[in-house]
Amino acid sequence: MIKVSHLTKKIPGGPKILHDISFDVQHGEFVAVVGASGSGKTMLLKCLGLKERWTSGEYFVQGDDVLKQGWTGRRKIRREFAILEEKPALSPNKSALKNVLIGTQSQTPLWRMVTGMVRNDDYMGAMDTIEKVGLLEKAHQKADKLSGGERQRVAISRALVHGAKVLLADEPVSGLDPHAAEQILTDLKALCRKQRLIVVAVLHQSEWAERFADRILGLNEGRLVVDIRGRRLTHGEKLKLE
Ligand SMILES: Nc1ncnc2c1ncn2[C@@H]1O[C@H](COP(=O)(O)OP(=O)(O)OP(=O)(O)O)[C@@H](O)[C@H]1O
Repeated sequence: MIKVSHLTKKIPGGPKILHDISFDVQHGEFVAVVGASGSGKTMLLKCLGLKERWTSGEYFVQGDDVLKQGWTGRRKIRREFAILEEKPALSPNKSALKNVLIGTQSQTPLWRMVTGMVRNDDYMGAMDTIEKVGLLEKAHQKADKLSGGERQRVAISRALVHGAKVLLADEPVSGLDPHAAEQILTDLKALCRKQRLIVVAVLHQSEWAERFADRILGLNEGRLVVDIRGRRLTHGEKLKLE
């Protein structure tokens, strides 16, 4: 479980970007973060992934007070959280499978990234995960020949193979055609259900959030103005997000 209490983020010598945000997320939940451009969605994700320093607030992950724990807390987040970007960085000349196995820089020791050496167990684990996201047929295709949706699925497999329990996804479906977007969101939702994963996804289109999320967090100028179970937003809730 993740518990965020009174998160405030101020840029030193600059503006306050997040104001006193509190919420919690249970395992198995798909949480959508929505709001207008500049409302603080990406900053919230970065603070959850400890990519940005918290100005104040408390942050508990499975009961651990990760901000107070310093280095140990950061290591926990690095191990158990993965960030999915809008356009995942993959090695273009390596296959989908190899990209999954090798992982990102933060997931894999340097020697392994350079040599590309993998164990048989790792190989089978990666194939199982690739199958779960429906990419088995493309496992040996080079990353630069994959579509946007397939690249996103490689990134999801890569996060899972390397032990992620929480996926922080920044607009994982923007730029994809509606069919590919729907498939990615369906996959993410299924992973929440079956593997008790937590997904926190910034979604530009609130219709996706309404269809797929178990929970919708809405931001406006850095403030949490909507926190509801997943359902259609009311007219009043939509106005709060403008
Ligand atoms: N390092 C920074 N220094 C100063 N201002 C920043 C910094 N990072 C973000 N901001 C500002 O904080 C606000 C929130 O930014 P953020 O990227 O989180 O918005 P967003 O909701 O993700 O927007 P979009 O939907 O356009 O991606 C914006 O006004 C942005 O300009």
